Amino acid sequence: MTVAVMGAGAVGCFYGGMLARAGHRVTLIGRPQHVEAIGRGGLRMDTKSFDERVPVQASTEASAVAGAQLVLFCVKSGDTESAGEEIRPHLAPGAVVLSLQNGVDNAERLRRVLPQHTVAAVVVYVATEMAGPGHLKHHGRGDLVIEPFTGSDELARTLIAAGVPTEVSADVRGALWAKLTINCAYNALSAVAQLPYGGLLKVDGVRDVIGDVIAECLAVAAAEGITVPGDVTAATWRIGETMPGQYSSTAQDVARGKLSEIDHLNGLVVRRGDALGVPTPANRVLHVMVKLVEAKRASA
Ligand SMILES: NC(=O)C1=CN([C@@H]2O[C@H](COP(=O)(O)OP(=O)(O)OC[C@H]3O[C@@H](n4cnc5c(N)ncnc54)[C@H](OP(=O)(O)O)[C@@H]3O)[C@@H](O)[C@H]2O)C=CC1
Ligand SMILES: CC(C)(CO)C(=O)C(=O)O
Repeated sequence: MTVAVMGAGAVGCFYGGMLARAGHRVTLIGRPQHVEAIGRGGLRMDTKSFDERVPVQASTEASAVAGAQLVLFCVKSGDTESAGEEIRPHLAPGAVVLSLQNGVDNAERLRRVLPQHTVAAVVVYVATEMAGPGHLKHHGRGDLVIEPFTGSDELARTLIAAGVPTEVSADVRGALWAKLTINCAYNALSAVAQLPYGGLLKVDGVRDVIGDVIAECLAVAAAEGITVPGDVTAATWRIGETMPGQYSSTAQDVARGKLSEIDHLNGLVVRRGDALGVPTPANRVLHVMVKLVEAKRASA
């Protein structure tokens, strides 16, 4: 299979690297520091089960999607429209684009930019980071849940054969809301306090705030007509117990002075709640707190 990855960061390098390792023709499209390092020594995949340098093509140009049958779309939520517009003129007519992103509306927004192509939402259960130029560090998991489309079962088999546990599910929207709820519970608190989850949960009152955030997210989802599968409250507490040392991606973005995805996490819940008449006071405060921290960083 010919594969392009738009956004060669923590997620794109992991899944692109797994496919390249399985013998597929993969091109990673990303920023110069990663592209240059990958060009010199391959992609370093420093994972839970192996540490290898994987030879893979890399480019800084969006035009490198040309000819790809599959595009893994892995930019942060705030870059969805701009990156989609960059690849649009170069996409092969039958190319399938998978949105491997957090948040609940990226695939929908990308479909508006790429109306001629199949765009499918994917729930991504992995913990990865770029530990340096061309150096992917994998902290755990890697499974995907893909929205059905023509050819999705065959693609799932290809991913499984490449070592990526993959399921096709008609309830990707529900699963995305479950993940969004967990992100709304932890990401902003971890970012504002610059604390990992274990540290957060030791502080009096934090569990009450998280409880309010979860209830608001589920109320907004219900008002949208979405049933969130499973016991999200139990899943949220499990994250704190199993990843006590983990800082949220929002905490990492803030620490690096990067714009976070908070407008697409708690911010999205607030906007949807306002539109549907569902009060979201806890999410509103957390959203604004992160915006304040970002504004302070930007003016420093
Ligand atoms: N990391 C994780 O463990 C997980 C992440 N996710 C989700 O996956 C998505 C991707 O996250 P992640 O991989 O961590 O993010 P990263 O920031 O590590 O990767 C995205 C990369 O794409 C680059 N990029 C953005 N726009 C362009 C462009 N037009 N051309 C070339 N490169 C571009 C970014 O560069 P720059 O920073 O310079 O803009 C960055 O290097 C997010 O929605 C995230 O929430 C989901 C599950 C787990
Ligand atoms: C699940 C969680 C909260 C794990 O860190 C995450 O997805 C994030 O940090 O964005």
